[in-house]
Parts: sequence; C-alpha cells; structure tokens
Amino acid sequence: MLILEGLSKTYKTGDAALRDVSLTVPKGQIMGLIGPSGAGKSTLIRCINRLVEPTGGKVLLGDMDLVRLGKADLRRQRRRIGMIFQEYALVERLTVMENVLSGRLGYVPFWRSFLRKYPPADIQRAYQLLDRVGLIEHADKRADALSGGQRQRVGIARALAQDPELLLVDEPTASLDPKTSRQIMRLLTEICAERDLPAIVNIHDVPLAQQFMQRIVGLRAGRVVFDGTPDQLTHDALTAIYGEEDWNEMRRGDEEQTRAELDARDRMAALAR
Ligand SMILES: Nc1ncnc2c1ncn2[C@@H]1O[C@H](COP(=O)(O)OP(=O)(O)OP(=O)(O)O)[C@@H](O)[C@H]1O
Repeated sequence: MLILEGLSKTYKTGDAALRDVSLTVPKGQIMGLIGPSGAGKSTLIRCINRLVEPTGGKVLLGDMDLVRLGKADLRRQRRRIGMIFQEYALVERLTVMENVLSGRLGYVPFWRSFLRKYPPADIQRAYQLLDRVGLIEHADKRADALSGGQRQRVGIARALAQDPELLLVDEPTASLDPKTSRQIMRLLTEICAERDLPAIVNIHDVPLAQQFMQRIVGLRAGRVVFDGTPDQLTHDALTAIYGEEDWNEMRRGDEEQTRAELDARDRMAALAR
C-alpha cells in the first residue's frame, strides 16, 4: 500500500507544482492520474520515487517513509518501485532479454551486472515474464527491432523483473495508436490484479482512463480536485479538473479523432473491396 501525506513540491523557480496532496493507494488498485498540462502529474509520480525531491510531506510505502531516506537507503528502496515510461527507456542495442534482466540491476552485485552475468533464477524468471507479456519468441531480438507496443511490453516486463511493490506508470500509451494503447492498458490492469500490485498511471487520454482505471484522481494546479470511480467522472467533474474551455476543446479533439479514425476505416474497407 502507498500512502501520500501532505505531499508538496515547490520548484526553485517558485512554481508550486504539488500542494498538500494526500492519497492512499491500496494493494491491487490501479489509479489513473489525469489533469491539464502543468497540473503536477509528472511531479507527483517523480516525487514518489524521489526523482524529484518533495519539499514537504510523506511518501509511505509499507511503513517506510521514502522522503526521509539517505542516498544509500533510497537506492535500495527504489527497487520496490517499478517505473514504466512513455518512451519505454530501453537500451536499444541490447536484446529484449537483456533489457528485462536489467530490471534486476538493483539486486545483483556490480561485477555481475558489469559482466552481464545474471543468476540462473533471474534468467528463468525473465523468460516467464516475457511469456506473460507475449514476447517469448522475441527474447533474442534487439530492442530496436520491435514495434512501439512490443517495446512497451518489454518495459512492463523489466519493471516486473524488479519484483516491485508499486508501479509508477508515466503516459504509457502516449506514443501508441489507439488499438495498441488499449492492449497495453488491458495488460497493465491484468498484471496489477494478478499480483495485487498498486499502480499510479499518469494518463492524458480521459476515455482510456475511464475504460481501464478502477479509480481516477484529477489534479489541477497541484491539488487533488477529483477522486472517484470512472462513473463519477461527470461533465461537472471534468470541468472542475480541466476548466470549461479546455474540457470542451478536449472533447472536440476527441470527436475529430474518432471521425478521422472512422474515415480511415471506411477508406481501408473501400480499398479492400
Ligand atoms: N524542473 C522544473 N523546474 C521548474 N518548474 C517545473 C519543473 N518541472 C515542472 N515544473 C512546473 O511544475 C508544474 C507541474 O508540472 P508537471 O510537469 O508536473 O505537470 P504535468 O501535469 O505532468 O504536465 P504535462 O501533462 O504537460 O506533462 C508546472 O507549472 C511546471 O512548469
């Protein structure tokens, strides 16, 4: 379980990116974080594993406050948090298998990782994870030979190789087409359920969040302005998060995208005839 208590971040520039955010994410819950650009979504995710240093508050993972840890302890504790990134952050010239094994780097002694000698149990486990994400037959391919969706699956398997107690997921589908995005979101939700893992997913796409998240938290100007189920995300709630103008614009954008997708489908169907 993850508990945030009064988490705040003010950057040196004076930008108050997070203001007194308190949230509890229980085991197995997948929580979507939505909000307009600049609302503080990335800052929130990065304060949890202290890629960004919070200026106040607590981050409790189990009963440990990550904010209080010194450097060496923080490095050890970060193993407990798996991260999945928008741009996958794979080592492109390494194989799929090596990328997954790199999730174990926090556990193996330096000399082993330097020589890329991982224990057999890690290798066996990496194969199981690749099987779970549907990439077993791609294990020996270089990461740069894969499609975007496949790369994101490697990113998921690598995060799981850490045996994390929490997943932080930053815009996992921002670089993917709509169908692949849905497949990735489905995989993430299944994995959280199977492993009883809590997850926070920073997600721009509101319909996708509504379709897959159990809980949605809306941030605006660094504050939580909505916390509820997808059904409770009404027009009024969306207006509170995005403001009237932005929300209407987003809706128009969605309608245009849907129209464009339908158009493309009609054109493909016409070609196939
Ligand atoms: N390194 C930084 N230095 C100073 N200010 C920053 C820094 N990073 C973010 N900010 C500011 O903090 C606020 C929150 O930014 P953040 O990137 O967390 O928002 P976001 O909701 O993730 O936005 P987006 O959806 O556009 O990625 C913004 O006002 C931003 O300008």
